[in-house]
Amino acid sequence: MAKHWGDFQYEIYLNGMTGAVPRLPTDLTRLEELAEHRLGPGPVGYVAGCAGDGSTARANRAALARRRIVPRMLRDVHERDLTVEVLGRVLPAPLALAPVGVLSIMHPDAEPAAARAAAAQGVPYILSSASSTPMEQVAEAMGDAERWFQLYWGKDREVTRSFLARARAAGFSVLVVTLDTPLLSWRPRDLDQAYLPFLHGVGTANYFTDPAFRAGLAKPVQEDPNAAVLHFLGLFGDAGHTWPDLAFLREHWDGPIVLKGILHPDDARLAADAGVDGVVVSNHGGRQVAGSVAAADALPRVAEAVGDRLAVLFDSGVRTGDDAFKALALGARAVLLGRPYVYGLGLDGQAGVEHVIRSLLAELDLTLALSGHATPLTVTASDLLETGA
Ligand SMILES: Cc1cc2nc3c(=O)[nH]c(=O)nc-3n(C[C@H](O)[C@H](O)[C@H](O)COP(=O)(O)O)c2cc1C
Ligand SMILES: CCCCC(=O)C(=O)O
Repeated sequence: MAKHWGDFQYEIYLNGMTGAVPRLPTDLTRLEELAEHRLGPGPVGYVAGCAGDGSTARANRAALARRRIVPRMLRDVHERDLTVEVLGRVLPAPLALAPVGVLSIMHPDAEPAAARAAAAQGVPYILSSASSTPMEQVAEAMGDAERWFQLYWGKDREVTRSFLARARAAGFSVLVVTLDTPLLSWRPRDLDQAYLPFLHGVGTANYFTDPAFRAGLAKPVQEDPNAAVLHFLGLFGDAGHTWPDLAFLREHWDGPIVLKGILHPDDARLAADAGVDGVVVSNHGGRQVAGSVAAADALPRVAEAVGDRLAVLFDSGVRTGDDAFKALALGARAVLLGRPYVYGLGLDGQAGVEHVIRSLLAELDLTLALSGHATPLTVTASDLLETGA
């Protein structure tokens, strides 16, 4: 019998009989406000922050809210199974943790804690290139649990080659190449506080431990850390890459490749033509292009263009189980969870991340059941009604 994620509610109620209540809210939309109160303004500002006036992040939420679930009755949903197959892997639920860098600004346990939480729940963890802990240490914290590596595809080919070899050796099985961040966008909240984690050396761990990166420095990192940070800022992204350059990554990575940050159906077709295995429909949580299309509005067009050729994943704005349901209905095979788990980490470390994963999947399981679905695989566009609200 498959696991019923929704049973988490009974665990909470039963714990409550002995006076134990969850340490974090079970309505995950409340986490940001709580984090704003409890965590430092610079770090929370960085996580909550957006490009420009924040209109893209608001549009992400509005595009999900505008679509309403139309539940179906009298279908047998007694036994449910949230398992899905993604990129040749069987996942216990259509969820992975999105790559988020610099997690030590949220909690000293940083990426290893988030990775352990994902591993404990069986959810894939996607480690950012810009993590505050070297990839080998994160891998060690995870045992043999499913882990994917997110690449910031920078200017130095040797560093890229070295990252791919290190990630492979450390057991990362899928390569997620982020295309929407060759440059950092205009982010007023960070600018107004003059706060950027990298300037404090946070997020550079994979680089500072990398032989190819170190070879490009005039002096060792310890002797001139500021120069090392500037070198990192100069090479983490490359705004000169074009589609044919993907061949280099294909040549140096023999597992599945997923392109993150796809919004236009023509780009999705180019991705399929380039021979990659999947895309993440994402606008980086509204952090890159202010005024950009909401990710949920872009999703159906991308799914229609390449859904039969590529694994279509989705992020940007997922906060609750019903958001995940809607993304599945719009054509995603699985969703990536971003800010909510980062706030969970900031507020309660590994336990906070596990609380967020379990709450979201419990809500998804119950939403599926109450809408007439025993599996995510039967959810389609006809389960949604687009409203003006
Ligand atoms: C603080 C922060 C750091 C991030 N760092 C990365 C990163 O290193 N690599 C990456 O591909 N995406 C990064 N992202 C984007 C996430 O992977 C994901 O696309 C985004 O959080 C989804 O939006 P949401 O959190 O609003 O749902 C970051 C997001 C946040 C909030
Ligand atoms: C070096 C890139 C910045 C990390 C990132 O992706 C973000 O803050 O959104």
